[in-house]
Amino acid sequence: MPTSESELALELVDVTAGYGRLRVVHGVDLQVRRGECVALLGANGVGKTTLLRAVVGMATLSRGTVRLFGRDVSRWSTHEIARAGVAVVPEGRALIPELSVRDNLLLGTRVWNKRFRSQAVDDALEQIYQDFPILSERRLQSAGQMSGGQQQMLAIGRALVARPQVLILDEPSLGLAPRVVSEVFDRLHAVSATGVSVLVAEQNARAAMRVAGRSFVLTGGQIAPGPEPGTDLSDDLSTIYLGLGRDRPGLGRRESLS
Ligand SMILES: Nc1ncnc2c1ncn2[C@@H]1O[C@H](COP(=O)(O)OP(=O)(O)OP(=O)(O)O)[C@@H](O)[C@H]1O
Repeated sequence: MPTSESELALELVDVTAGYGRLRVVHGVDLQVRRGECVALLGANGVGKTTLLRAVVGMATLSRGTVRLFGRDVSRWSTHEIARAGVAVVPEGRALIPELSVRDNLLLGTRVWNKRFRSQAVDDALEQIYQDFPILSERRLQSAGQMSGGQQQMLAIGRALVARPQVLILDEPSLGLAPRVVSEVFDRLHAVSATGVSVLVAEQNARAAMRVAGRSFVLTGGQIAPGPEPGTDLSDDLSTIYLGLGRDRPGLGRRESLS
C-alpha cells in the first residue's frame, strides 16, 4: 500500500551526495515512517555515513531532495535540521571523555532555544535518567571511565535529551560484544515504540534486523530494498552481500552495561 505523505517522517528522493565533486551515493530513494525503525545496511565503505551526513546537511547534496515531515530541508543547515527535530548518534559516539555523564547529556540540550532552558532541561535529564538507569547511577562519573556499551547508551541518551522526532545512528554496534549489541538494539526498539522514527546504519545486519521493521541495502553507492524482517541471514550470499559473518566484538567481549 502506498505511504501517505503525512505518515513519512523522513524522505529521500533521488539523492546524490558526496564531498565536493566526489559523488559517493547515487539516486537514493529512502523513506522512514513515523515511529518506524529502518536499517540502512551495507559493507564497510559503501557510503552509509555519507548518506546519513547528507540527511543532516553535512555532505554535499548534488541532486535530489530530503524531506522532513513533508518539508524540503535539502538546503537547511545542520543546526536548523537539529532544531527541526533530528538528532544524530555519530559513529564513534563523539562523547567528551573528560566530562561527566550529566555534562555530556547537557550538550544534547544545546539545540534548544535559550528560553527553554532550566526547568525544561532538568525535566529532560530526569526522563533520560528514568529510561537509562545506568546513566542515572553514573551521572557524576566521567564518560571516559565507562565501558563501551555504557558510552553508547550515553551517546543515545545525549541525542534523546533534545526530544527528537527522528533519531539517526551510525554503526551503534561498533566495538561492542554481542550481548551488549542486543541491549543497545533493544533500547532502539523501545525508542521507536514511543513514536520516534529511527534510521540506523549498520554493518551488523543480523543485529539491526532483529528490531528494524524495514531495511535498505547500499551497494556500490546505490540503494535497494533490504531483507524482510525474519529473513534467515545465515546463507553465504547474504554473508557476502551485507558484510555479515563478523560479529566484530572488538573491545571488551565480556563487557556489560552495569
Ligand atoms: N570527508 C570525506 N571526504 C572525501 N571522501 C570521503 C569522506 N568521508 C568518506 N569519504 C569516502 O566516501 C566513501 C564512503 O565512505 P562512508 O564513510 O560513507 O562509508 P560507510 O559505508 O559509512 O563505511 P564505514 O562503515 O567504514 O563507516 C569512502 O570511499 C570514503 O573514502
